[in-house]
Formats: sequence, C-alpha cells, structure tokens
Amino acid sequence: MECRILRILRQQRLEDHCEENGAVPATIAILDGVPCIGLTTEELEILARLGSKARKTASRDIYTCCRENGATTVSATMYLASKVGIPVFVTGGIGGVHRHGENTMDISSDLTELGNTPVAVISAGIKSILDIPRTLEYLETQRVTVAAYKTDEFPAFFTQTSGCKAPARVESPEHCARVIDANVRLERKSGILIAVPIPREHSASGSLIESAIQQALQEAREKKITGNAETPFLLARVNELTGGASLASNIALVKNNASIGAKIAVSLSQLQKHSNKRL
Ligand SMILES: O=c1[nH]cc([C@@H]2O[C@H](COP(=O)(O)O)[C@@H](O)[C@H]2O)c(=O)[nH]1
Repeated sequence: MECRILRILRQQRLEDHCEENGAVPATIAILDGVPCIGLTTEELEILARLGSKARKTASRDIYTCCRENGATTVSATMYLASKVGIPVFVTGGIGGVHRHGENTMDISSDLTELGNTPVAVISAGIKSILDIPRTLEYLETQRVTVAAYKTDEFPAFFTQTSGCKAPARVESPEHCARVIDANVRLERKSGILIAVPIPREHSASGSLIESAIQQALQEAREKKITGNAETPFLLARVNELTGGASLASNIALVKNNASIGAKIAVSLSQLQKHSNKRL
C-alpha cells in the first residue's frame, strides 16, 4: 500500500518538476489496451497498483497490448509521443546493446526507434549493465544525434563517467533546443539522445554499483534470463544488492532529467514560435 502511494507521489512529483520549469507534462502508458498521453491521478494509481504486473510494452507490442495495461519502454513512449507531436521526452536511462550482444544479438529496440522517430530523449545515459561502447556505435549506425549535457564524456547512469567520449557536447537548454530545431529544419527523421550526467551529490559509489552489476549479470546467466526479461531482472537485482542505493540514485537523476527536459522543451517552443515549424 505504502509502496503504491509512494510510486504515485513520485510520478506526480516528476510532473511537478516539469510544470515548475514551465512545461506541460504528459505521462504516457497503455490502459486497458488504449494508448494514453497524459494520465489522471486515478490512472497513475492503476499503473502504480499493477507495478511490475503491467506489461512491458515496446513499440512493436503496442498493437498486441489489447485490453491490457502496459508500461511503455522508451521505444513505445517515443513512438506515441511523436504521433501526437510531443518533441521532448524524459526518462531515466535507455536500453542498449546488451553485454555479449555481439553473440546474442540482444539490442534494445530503443536504439532502432531512436533511429526512426524524430523525438529528443533526455536520459542519464546508459547503465553499465549494458555494453556502452557498442551501444554508442549502434546509435551512430542508426544516425542518432547523441550529445552529452555540459560534459565531454558520455555518462553511465549511476555515475557521471563511462570512459567513452560523447559524440557531441551541449551547453544549455537553449543549445539543446537549437539542435532539436535543426533536426526538424533539415527534415531528418531520426531522434536525438541528450545524456545528462547524474548530479554529483547523488552519484552512488561507482565501485559498489559496478560489483552489484557484475553479480547480477552472473546470476542472469546462471538462471538463463534473456530477452526482454533481462533488463527488469538486472535492475531489480542491482537495487537489492545495493540495499536500495541504486533506486535512490535513480529517482534523483530522473527528477534532474525532468527539470532539464522541461527547460529544453520551453526553449524549443520559444525557438519554434519564430521558425513556425514543429517536429
Ligand atoms: O536503465 C534502464 N535501462 C532500461 C530501462 C527500461 O528497459 C527498456 C529497454 O528494455 P530492453 O532492453 O528489453 O529493450 C527501456 O526502454 C526502459 O523502459 C530502464 O528503465 N532503465
């Protein structure tokens, strides 16, 4: 019960962060088979009560999620956002190329959706449960514009650094808005990934989380957990192993992403008032 209420409050607080920064938020999910853009408190409550029982819905699953409730992944959320003209979408972290992906071919459809859908996704980068260098390579193949926010290095979700240089650097919400606007003007059909490092005060100890990730990966291999079950398993296990530290960091970085994403959306809207073009 307490957990359910906490989840609703968290989501509402995320929407508050967007509103406080001048943007209009719309949480996206599938309720009873219907894609919903913007949820009421009651609808948020339905999702919160379901928790992990809500169907994990990637973009390919939207049409087969009949009469079900679906928690949309990055791929499905950006697809639905693009359909209603929402140009900026905030999340925690995106999916990517899984470790050993060169053998398993396990590559998140988030990456191909980013290649095909002109929406800007604001995230804290990619968790090191994934293969970050290969994910960046694959994003390049998909023609996705990737930029890190106020840093030269691509962030690794719980930590500010990944050891990988970001393909580009953006300095401010206005700078991001200009990049997004240029994407529209050049009629590129692919998306943009803006990677915002977790605020330093919330970055959990990198080595603590890295060893939890190693253990979780080992357990996933032993239990033969693969495909779309792998990410939820790894995220839950890393949270258990870090005694909740990873979840606390996760919440902090999503709030930060919501604030920065909202500022980007406002800047973009102001810019586009002049250019009179929309995504
Ligand atoms: O750090 C994270 N990575 C991935 C996810 C979720 O997992 C999805 C990717 O899953 P898969 O690897 O099965 O495509 C993402 O779109 C997102 O919904 C997440 O919440 N946090």
